Amino acid sequence: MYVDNIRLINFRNYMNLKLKLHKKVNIFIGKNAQGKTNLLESIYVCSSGKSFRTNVDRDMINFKKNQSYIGAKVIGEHLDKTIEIKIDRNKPKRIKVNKLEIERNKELYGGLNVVVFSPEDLRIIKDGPSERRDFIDREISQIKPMYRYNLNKYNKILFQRNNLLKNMRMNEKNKHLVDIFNIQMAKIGSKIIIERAKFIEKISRSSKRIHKNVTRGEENLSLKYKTNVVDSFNDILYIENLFIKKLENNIKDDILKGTTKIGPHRDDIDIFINNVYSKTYASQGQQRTAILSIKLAEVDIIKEEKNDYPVLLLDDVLSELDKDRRKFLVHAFKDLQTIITSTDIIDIKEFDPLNKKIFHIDNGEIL
Ligand SMILES: Nc1ncnc2c1ncn2[C@@H]1O[C@H](COP(=O)(O)OP(=O)(O)OP(=O)(O)O)[C@@H](O)[C@H]1O
Repeated sequence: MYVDNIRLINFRNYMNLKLKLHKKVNIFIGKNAQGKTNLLESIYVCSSGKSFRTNVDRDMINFKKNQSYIGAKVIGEHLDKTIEIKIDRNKPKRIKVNKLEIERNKELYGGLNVVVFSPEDLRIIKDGPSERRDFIDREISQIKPMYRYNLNKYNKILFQRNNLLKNMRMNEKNKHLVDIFNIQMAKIGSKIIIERAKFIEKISRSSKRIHKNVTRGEENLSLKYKTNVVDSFNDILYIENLFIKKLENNIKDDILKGTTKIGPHRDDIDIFINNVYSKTYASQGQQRTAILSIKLAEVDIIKEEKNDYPVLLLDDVLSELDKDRRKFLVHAFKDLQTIITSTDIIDIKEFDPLNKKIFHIDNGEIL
């Protein structure tokens, strides 16, 4: 699929932008703080209803205005969609697909699939487990909108169970309610575990192959799913039952701490390069390349699941890669729409043979 055109009104530093994009490679060049990331952000918002840099929608409205509009026309193998998002300082966000209002971000998922690769993605390796959970949750939600719905439901139950645990430190009379929460958590939690296990297995297999090519056979990349609920992921009933048992066994400790220890909210992914833990032992360059391989694997997975390529958004990552790796990326671009930002024209030499369009960004205007 590809984004044919974008319209932005009062979105960050874009007051009024109408932009027709190339079907394949689009390169946006501009100095720092001109609006390159803002542009990628606007496309990302059309895919998920949310930003990748803020949880507060209002941040995206131009400082001097009260409303912001993002519109995009998306063309795919079997779709032709107009996505429109209105953000207001004082009212809930409104989203329309082909002029029809939709109620939740969930319904937007799948309309436009994107894969973003930015310098901040290094956090997937460097930071704590929640960063890695957020990453897989975002990606699985694109492929399976139901996953996001289950995840939100699970988090609500977890929140209620934790509140109950805190109250029970003073008063034990609501103990029977914990059993109800245990069953609900296990039912939805086991669905989340199965989807995560499947996704990590796929991304590990695909990124291993890509990483071998990128590093000319020198590095072996692997990802391993870690959950404190189970070790095998084939049988949902088995997972559910073991989950309930572990919640019950841990109840005393949970009441003492006022929080739930067992469950997918504590999951993590181990990322290994040449069988050693990448977070601790890999160089910055190795970590960056591992993330690149994981992101390209995501492109493959979306293509496989959705029968169409996602749009690839690359935010200022070219200067961070060496020449060989940039060449590898160029090769990966030939089949999909890619939107690249860069501060420097030198970065883009490798793109010479490509079918592309180059834009210059200057203070929220495209020249
Ligand atoms: N809500 C907003 N309203 C108006 N301007 C905003 C808003 N949010 C951010 N900006 C402006 O957008 C500019 C930053 O844009 P962006 O992050 O896209 O930069 P960039 O071109 O990617 O820069 P860099 O190369 O440094 O990453 C800054 O000048 C900032 O003040």
